[in-house]
Amino acid sequence: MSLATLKSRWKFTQKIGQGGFGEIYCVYDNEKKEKVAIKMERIDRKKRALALEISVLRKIQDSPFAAKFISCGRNSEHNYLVMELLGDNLSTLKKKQPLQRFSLGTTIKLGLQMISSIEDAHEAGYLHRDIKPSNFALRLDHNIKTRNNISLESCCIIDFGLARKYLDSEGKHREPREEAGFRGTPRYASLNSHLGKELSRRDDLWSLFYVFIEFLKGKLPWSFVREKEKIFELKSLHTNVGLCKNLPKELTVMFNYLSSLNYEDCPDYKYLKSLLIEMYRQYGYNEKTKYDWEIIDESLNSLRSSSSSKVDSTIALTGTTKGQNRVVKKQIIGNHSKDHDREVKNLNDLIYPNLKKNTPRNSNNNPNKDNNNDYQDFIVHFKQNNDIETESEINEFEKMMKMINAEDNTDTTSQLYIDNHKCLCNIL
Ligand SMILES: Nc1ncnc2c1ncn2[C@@H]1O[C@H](COP(=O)(O)OP(=O)(O)OP(=O)(O)O)[C@@H](O)[C@H]1O
Repeated sequence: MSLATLKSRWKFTQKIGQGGFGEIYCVYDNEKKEKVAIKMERIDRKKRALALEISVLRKIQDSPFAAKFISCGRNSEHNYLVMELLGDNLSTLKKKQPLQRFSLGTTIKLGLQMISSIEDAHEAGYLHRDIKPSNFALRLDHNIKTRNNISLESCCIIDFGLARKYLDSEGKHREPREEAGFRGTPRYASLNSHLGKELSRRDDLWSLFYVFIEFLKGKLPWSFVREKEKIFELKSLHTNVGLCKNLPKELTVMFNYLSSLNYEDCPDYKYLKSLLIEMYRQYGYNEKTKYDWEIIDESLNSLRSSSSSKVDSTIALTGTTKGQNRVVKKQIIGNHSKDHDREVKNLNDLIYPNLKKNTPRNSNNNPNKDNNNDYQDFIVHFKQNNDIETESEINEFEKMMKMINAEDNTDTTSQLYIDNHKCLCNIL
């Protein structure tokens, strides 16, 4: 099919996403006179997922967390879904942050919406089964409303290609299959999924819990591991103590609550949100708290207007892609000015005001010392060296993970971070 226009209504402008199930394009809608998104799936694909995705998306149109459904259809080569055009997904956004993580305030603001969006999908009778940062995207147009005239929220849940109905025709919970097989994305999948068990509502929330930890810490302890089996090993070893170390206690409570849920249990979404709200309150955030990227945009605008000589550091702070990150690193090293240091520090203070300061760890420090800055150190160092992406660098990490496993350093996330940090230093 020519990707020029579809049904003489949608004019293709650019490709904006590529997933395992299809390609997403930004198109101009001649009828609505605005840009929209089209997800295309080749009809000769063995595994078709778009029909299911369309069906779920239509069922959750009353949710303020769903992308607006516009149209769907089929031509000689593709099935397609036309929907509201959204902005960056949360994985992309996270990578754009100076420390490649979100502040507690932003994590909570997003978290509340993410829990509600999952709740809405569950209420419609579906499990998402692939909860991960790239399956949430920010809304660009804040003026649209649902059919019930409810204002739409800023964070949308997307990609129902792996969804599954968990209720039968009588509205009763379906019985688990003996062997359901792995579903989802290894980094965020629940232990049940690794074990091939039938997933239920609790498993979407387990994935969301891992997302929260990743948002706050920047990485999960298994972020550098690719093999599903090794990820499973590491995930099984990390108890609440290890994963939630140095994070607000509500996350440990959340871990314990999720652990207590049985297969058919309806999660208490309200309770989960109340834990986030409690953190919000305790750490001094309020409705006026801005998202990290809003703070960055404001700061960058004022930097831009204050001096054109600071453009280099502006690029350094926004570092969007891996390629650009290399450039950024060069700029930081090659152009290491006091001004730049001050700008980075000011920006970090603005975005992460309630977390401990990033004091770089002295290499002579005793790694066993219980230091609240352990994970911060790792993130800072990872950030400074964030072009770890070659085969050999990743292999180094995997070797290190093996070593840690062999030593039975089970439950100590911060130890992992220290060792990650040491490993990083060795690599560089
Ligand atoms: N409506 C939309 N507007 C803007 N971007 C979108 C939209 N839908 C999806 N995208 C972008 O395209 C990416 C891939 O989309 P999606 O997850 O639906 O595809 P997929 O083939 O199911 O992907 P995966 O294999 O990663 O699960 C998303 O992460 C998002 O960045």
